[in-house]
Amino acid sequence: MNGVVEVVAGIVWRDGRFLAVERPQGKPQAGFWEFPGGKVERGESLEDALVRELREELDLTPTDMELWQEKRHDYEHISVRLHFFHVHAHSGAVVPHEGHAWRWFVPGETGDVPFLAADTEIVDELARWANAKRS
Ligand SMILES: Nc1nc2c([nH]c(=O)n2[C@H]2C[C@H](O)[C@@H](COP(=O)(O)OP(=O)(O)OP(=O)(O)O)O2)c(=O)[nH]1
Repeated sequence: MNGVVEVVAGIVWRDGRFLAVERPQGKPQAGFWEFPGGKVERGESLEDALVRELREELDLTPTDMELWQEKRHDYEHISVRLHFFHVHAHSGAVVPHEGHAWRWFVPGETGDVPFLAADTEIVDELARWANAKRS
């Protein structure tokens, strides 16, 4: 394995819901859900990578984004350093260019949807955070 791959992931918010996409057939871990994003290219800033990936995948352009947390995760086939951003505002409506299934989720209401291993903690954290805000 060649080192750790830098990955950006956007938690895109709209009306109190966040966006998640299903990894399409043909990609490693197809069928698992994740936050839209992908690998950072050489020489690219994290923000530029996020904007590029969200445009490529979904036709969305983040206009207000904030780096939230970073974590490393070792899968069997790859080690990643994930940079999670909150995307508070964006332009465009979702157009899944790469054939992704996608959904807006109420935090805490993701049911049995299988998220990538590195993302389950994040999804749980969003649920706790939304709960605390409600109470
Ligand atoms: N996009 C994204 N990737 C994630 C998340 N959580 C997580 O563990 N990953 C992992 C899955 C992959 O191993 C890696 C991202 O690679 P990718 O295959 O989606 O990236 P990409 O679209 O740039 O890849 P490529 O097909 O061009 O190689 O990070 C997440 O929330 N979003």
